[in-house]
Amino acid sequence: MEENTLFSESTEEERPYIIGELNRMIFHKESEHFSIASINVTDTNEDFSEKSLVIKGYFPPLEEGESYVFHGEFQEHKKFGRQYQVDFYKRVMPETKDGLIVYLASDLFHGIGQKTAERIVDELGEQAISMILQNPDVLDRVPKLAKEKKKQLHEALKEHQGFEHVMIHLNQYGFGLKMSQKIYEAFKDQTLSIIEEDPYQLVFEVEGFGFHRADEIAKMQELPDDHPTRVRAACLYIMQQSLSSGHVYLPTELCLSQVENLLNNGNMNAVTFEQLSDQIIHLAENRYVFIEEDHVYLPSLFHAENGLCHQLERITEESLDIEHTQADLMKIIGDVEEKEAMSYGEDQFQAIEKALHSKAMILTGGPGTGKTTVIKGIIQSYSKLNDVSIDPGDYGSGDPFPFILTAPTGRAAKRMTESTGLPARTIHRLLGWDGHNSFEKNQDNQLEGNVLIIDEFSMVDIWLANQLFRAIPSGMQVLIVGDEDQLPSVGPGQVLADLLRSEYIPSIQLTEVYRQKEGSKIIQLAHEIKNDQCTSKSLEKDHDFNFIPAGEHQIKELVTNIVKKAIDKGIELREVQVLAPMYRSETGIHKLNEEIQQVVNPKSKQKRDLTFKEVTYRKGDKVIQLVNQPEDGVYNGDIGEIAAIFRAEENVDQVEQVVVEYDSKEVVYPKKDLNNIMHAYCTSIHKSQGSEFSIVILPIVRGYRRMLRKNLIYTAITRSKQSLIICGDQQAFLEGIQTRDTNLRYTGLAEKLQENRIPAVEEEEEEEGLSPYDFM
Ligand SMILES: Nc1ncnc2c1ncn2[C@@H]1O[C@H](COP(=O)(O)OP(=O)(O)OP(=O)(O)O)[C@@H](O)[C@H]1O
Repeated sequence: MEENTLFSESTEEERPYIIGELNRMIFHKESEHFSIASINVTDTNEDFSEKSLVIKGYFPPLEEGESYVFHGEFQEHKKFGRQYQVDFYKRVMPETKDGLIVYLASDLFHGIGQKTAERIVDELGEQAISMILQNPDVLDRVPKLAKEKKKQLHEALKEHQGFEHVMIHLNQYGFGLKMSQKIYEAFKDQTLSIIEEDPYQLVFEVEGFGFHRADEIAKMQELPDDHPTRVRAACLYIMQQSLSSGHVYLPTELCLSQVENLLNNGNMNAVTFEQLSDQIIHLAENRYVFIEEDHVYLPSLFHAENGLCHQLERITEESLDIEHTQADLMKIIGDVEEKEAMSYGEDQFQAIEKALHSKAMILTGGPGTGKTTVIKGIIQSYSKLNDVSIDPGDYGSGDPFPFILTAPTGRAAKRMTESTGLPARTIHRLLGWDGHNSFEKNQDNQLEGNVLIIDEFSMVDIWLANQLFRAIPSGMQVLIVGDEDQLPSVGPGQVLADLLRSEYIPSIQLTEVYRQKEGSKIIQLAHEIKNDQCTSKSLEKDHDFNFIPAGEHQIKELVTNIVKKAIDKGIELREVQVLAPMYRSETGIHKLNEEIQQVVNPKSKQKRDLTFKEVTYRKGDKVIQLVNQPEDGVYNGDIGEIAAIFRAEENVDQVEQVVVEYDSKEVVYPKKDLNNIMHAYCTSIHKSQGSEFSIVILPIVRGYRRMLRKNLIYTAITRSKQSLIICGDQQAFLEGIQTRDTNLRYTGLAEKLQENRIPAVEEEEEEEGLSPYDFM
């Protein structure tokens, strides 16, 4: 929430101020309304005697010749000296009638001369400007003022004064400049009347404005608890909240009862059930939600779910031209086996055969069951059957490579490239995501190629699945690969599980474990967990596995020692990964990161560091990217290392910076963007999805109990390639793997596909669904 800065404790007069006129604008960023300007100081009560000053903050470009009063605080900039960080400003208005007449007769207001200005001030007095801004009809009282001139004057005043006038009021509600800008952008000159009459509209129109904040303002205005927009805003809020639990819709009854609880908090009869139903219908009529049978959807999810059904139908409807005989196929697979010096297992053979004969197929299986082996087999067999080259070098720029390999994360795409020797990209990059809500590849500009292979599909949410499938041309063959026992996607939906359950497209499940034959205890343990066969005997030490019993108080030290030992043995820091299920606790991710950093990358005179929000980042630190940042080519979950830290005076942008080196690129983070990364000595199990590490260290303690689930632990242990060290409480581990994920997700995909209830999708609706990350 925006901080309150003004009027709370001191009056405007008592506050330190700087009054000045624009000297020159140094910088203005339109999208953020952020400005830096040099001003000539005409008056101040601050201890400042120089004539000019650089000011910065969230204000629009200042106008020449106008005088402004600024409140804020001085900051010392190493190179540029003292600067003023503005947190409130307003134009200095003429205080006398004469001054006001000069102002209104100035060039700022076309068509208003000296005489007219005098008449306005005579009639309306010293408060003329705020009176006109609040209600332009007051100008009717001014004699001999043409209708057109009234309109022009009001427009010009709004333009010059509008934001400042509104901002002063918004500040009284505790909004800082930045939030005020956002609110003003949304409502312009209607802002104040909306805030006063119906603050709940802000929940609908201003990004980041929550229901509870609107409720606080409404209380100040003494709006009734059953105000219709309040009910609607609460409903939207509940729907948006449901996204964090992965739901695609909420059953109407559940939605209504949650809204009722929210609205009637402490006042049991504030809103009746009838009022609730009326408002939800109103929301549906205005397309803020969609109601389908007894399910309530947010628009983007409604369109994504229906869109995906529609795309699947379109893709599977097209028949495949198969020109080869069964004998051709047998021979070709046999040739591939010979080349690879191996023989496919029965289910693997069947998977290759079925994939080659299907428009779309799902391949599932736990670790080491040969999913990658089958993918390679499919690519090679397809290439031989259709006489197409697997060498990307054989294809020119206008000649698309027939195989498109993709995965939801950068690490998973990289692994795909390593295991197949073919180029693979993240789904976002494949679709040309612009970082906001548009994809270069879509139904009008589809992907080019013959076969699309998507790995780690369990991580794909309903939004992304819809975007991806829109871009698949009807003639393309699609292979979906994933492990259904992994955690579901972070975003809403459970697309892989729903597709499997619906049986809408064929699937093959690989069950035989091949890597186990090479003696991997990790893989054996994964399958025992998967098949509910894991006992305390399964946790006995082996060459690649160890369960070290430890009490909760010993965990930090134990985990840190193991990491240190691994690094001392020469294992790269990025190949040693501690995974934990929760952030905040004595043994949570934050505390573990702090502890490990102190040992692995301690404070040193030779290493620069920088503290941001109580976390110290140091050169050499392992960090993880927390959001998608396509403009810099880094995505949520990418892991890198701090390569350099720059002081403000050392770079042209004049801000402190952290440079992080990712696999093949460097990304520069100005200090204010450090929210986008965090330390990654220990990361969450959710964030590790799609990645693998040589050594995984997994603390399991009683304190994690409410998080411990079979699919979470399974996901964690299947991240390790060479060694898995679990430390903590065996009993908590065994109980965890017996606990099912009870977080049921409300999704309609499986039923719609199963019952062949594929809704017709209008073009316009598809467009509306285009904002996949609206609520993320
Ligand atoms: N039919 C087979 N005969 C012999 N070895 C096999 C066979 N299938 C797979 N393997 C071997 O088993 C190991 C695991 O196979 P693969 O990497 O394809 O499995 P995966 O399901 O992709 O595993 P993960 O999900 O862990 O990456 C590999 O070393 C592979 O060479």
